[in-house]
Amino acid sequence: MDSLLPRERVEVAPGAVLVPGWLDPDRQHELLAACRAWARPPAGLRRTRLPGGGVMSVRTVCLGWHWQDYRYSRTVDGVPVKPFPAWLADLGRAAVLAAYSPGGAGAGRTAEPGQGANGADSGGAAGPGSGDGEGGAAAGRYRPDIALVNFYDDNARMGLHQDKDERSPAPVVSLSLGDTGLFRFGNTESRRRPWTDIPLESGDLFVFGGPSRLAYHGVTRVLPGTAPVWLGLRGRLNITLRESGLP
Ligand SMILES: O=C(O)CCC(=O)C(=O)O
Ligand SMILES: [Fe+2]
Repeated sequence: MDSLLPRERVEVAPGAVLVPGWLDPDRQHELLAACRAWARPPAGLRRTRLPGGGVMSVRTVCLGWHWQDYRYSRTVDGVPVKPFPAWLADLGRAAVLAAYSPGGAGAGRTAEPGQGANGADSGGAAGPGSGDGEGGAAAGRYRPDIALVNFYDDNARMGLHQDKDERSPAPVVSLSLGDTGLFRFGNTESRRRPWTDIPLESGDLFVFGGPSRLAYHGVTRVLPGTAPVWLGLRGRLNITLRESGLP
């Protein structure tokens, strides 16, 4: 959505960074087309069943590993999970670079050659106040192998939760398309305050890693009809990229 006010990169908590409008319109169209293909069966878009017996209002398709019952598997209902494409990992690296090394690569440009070669450094996630060099190194090392593609209709929402079923401490990259989602980013201790409410608009990038990697977060509601008209999407799509750390 176009705004009269400039929307700027902001670190909402240590290691949690919003980069508004990171995906240009061409990239948004490409991602939307990819999501539409991924949504098709087999192993397509579905409502995730929760162990308590409920189903999520959000519909999801997973790439690389399927998430269900708080664990990851390679099949869904006996069918292989769709592969995680190399270009999406490149986009994930560029995203981490943009979040942690402002002035770095824009969307669609992959990390510069040699970006990953900085790295005999320790730890899997960039931390707060990490300098550009460190952020760049974290980006170069980032090897996402899971994508959860979530589709929200007008009434869908997602309760506060932690993304904690991955074994890798690497950041989560979140890309939003279509209608604005009201994203609630909390703390690592509990579902209670403090939290920050962040409208995630079409094209926005949000990365959470380092000390914010296990922060509770969710989507309190979607604002129907706020998607850019040129995108041709009704509803909201969110793609999160994660590193499984699984063999
Ligand atoms: O839709 C969003 O912005 C968040 C999605 C999310 O938290 C998840 O898939 O774990
Ligand atoms: Fe999440």
